[in-house]
Amino acid sequence: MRLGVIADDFTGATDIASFLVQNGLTTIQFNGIPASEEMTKAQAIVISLKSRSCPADQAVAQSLAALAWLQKQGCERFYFKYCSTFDSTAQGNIGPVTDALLNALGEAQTVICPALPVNGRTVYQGYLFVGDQLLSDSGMRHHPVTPMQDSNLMRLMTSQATGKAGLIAAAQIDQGAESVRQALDQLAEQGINYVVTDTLHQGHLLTLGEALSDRRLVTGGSGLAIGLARQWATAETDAEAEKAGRPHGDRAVVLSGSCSQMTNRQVAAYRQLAPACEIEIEHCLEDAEGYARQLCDWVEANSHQTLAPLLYATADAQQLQVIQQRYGAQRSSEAVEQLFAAVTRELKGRGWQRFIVAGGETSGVVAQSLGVTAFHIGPTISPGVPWVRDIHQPLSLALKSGNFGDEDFFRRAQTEFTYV
Ligand SMILES: Nc1ncnc2c1ncn2[C@@H]1O[C@H](COP(=O)(O)OP(=O)(O)OP(=O)(O)O)[C@@H](O)[C@H]1O
Ligand SMILES: O=C(O)[C@@H](O)C(=O)CO
Repeated sequence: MRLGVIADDFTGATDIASFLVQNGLTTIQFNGIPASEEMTKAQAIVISLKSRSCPADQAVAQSLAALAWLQKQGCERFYFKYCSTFDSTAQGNIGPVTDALLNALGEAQTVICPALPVNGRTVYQGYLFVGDQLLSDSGMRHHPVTPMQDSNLMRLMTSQATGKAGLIAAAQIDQGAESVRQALDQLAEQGINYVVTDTLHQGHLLTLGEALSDRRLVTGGSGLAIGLARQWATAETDAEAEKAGRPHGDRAVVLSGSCSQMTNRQVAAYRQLAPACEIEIEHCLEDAEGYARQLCDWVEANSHQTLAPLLYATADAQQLQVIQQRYGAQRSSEAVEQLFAAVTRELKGRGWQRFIVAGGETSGVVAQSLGVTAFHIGPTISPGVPWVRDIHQPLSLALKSGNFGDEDFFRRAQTEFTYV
């Protein structure tokens, strides 16, 4: 059995890949749809797209192209991975992409399972929670691109897709996998296309994995991958899964371009332990290349300590507001991204091999600047954040979604692993 995953963003793809590996499947991740028919022996292939907030027709076209490529690789089961906070608008892209994938596979029904209890995302009576708050009461209410102002997954799904939505509630999942299968069949008889699955804890994900292991298409966050991977893993694959992705290389740097609350805490904690340098927006706007060289000189001069130096643009909400008012939101974020791109290229040229990065967009920029197109997934640093290792070059990366990881993440990424 080979699984093909279509993920709608970069760190989201790494997130699910990490759970697949941790639960025993050998996994490889491609950045975009590979141009060639590159064959791989991995049990799971994850393709990361940038389809979360582009126009819906583009997201559909990209996802169908990814599906076709995965089918050519012999994948028989498919997983559409979106965000555990269901990031989308009334136009999509979760609904239109789900419809297109169902249609292409000749299927009428799939599940909607964004839950990831280990990171506080649970679903009860079809309502999505972030920690102890409804999604629509959480910070996601004010997301700049995909503000989430409803928490009811059935309503969210039907507002952006063409079919009908229903629910399998927690009490039914408590009855076991056979009971879930029966509920799916009953809902199919009623013409329900999108089955929202309650999930309060990991036990529910394990039951769902058992009930859904023969489904051609599932959709969700990364949590369901735990249950599914455990169905397909063998003792042999479990022993092999993380090996190819183990971190290596001897020069490390931490690059933080996320302004999330968690990243702010991580930067504050790490600044107490290691050399740290704040990136100044004004200098990025004036001369990104020259400024990048200066920052790399600083990194080089501060690289002889146990912990790697940190370059950060991370700002709290108040600081960010001041910056955005002064320089414009788009202009300042583009300037920061260009700076990280220039720093990454320069450090790679100077022999840096290990990059620890915070922020989804920032991770995309760094991976692109390094020319990373495919990587093996290694051991997990925090739930959903693994070390990954480039297939073609001697580079290791830790790519962290803004809100993931604990306060001590940057230190642990370095001290808790052996570099081979
Ligand atoms: N000080 C700053 N001023 C203006 N823009 C900034 C600043 N620091 C970071 N940015 C920009 O903010 C954006 C942060 O996005 P990114 O996806 O990297 O982090 P995130 O949104 O926290 O992570 P995720 O998408 O994984 O939740 C980037 O475009 C980055 O360049
Ligand atoms: O599912 C999540 O929360 C993450 O993998 C993600 O997609 C963040 O952008």
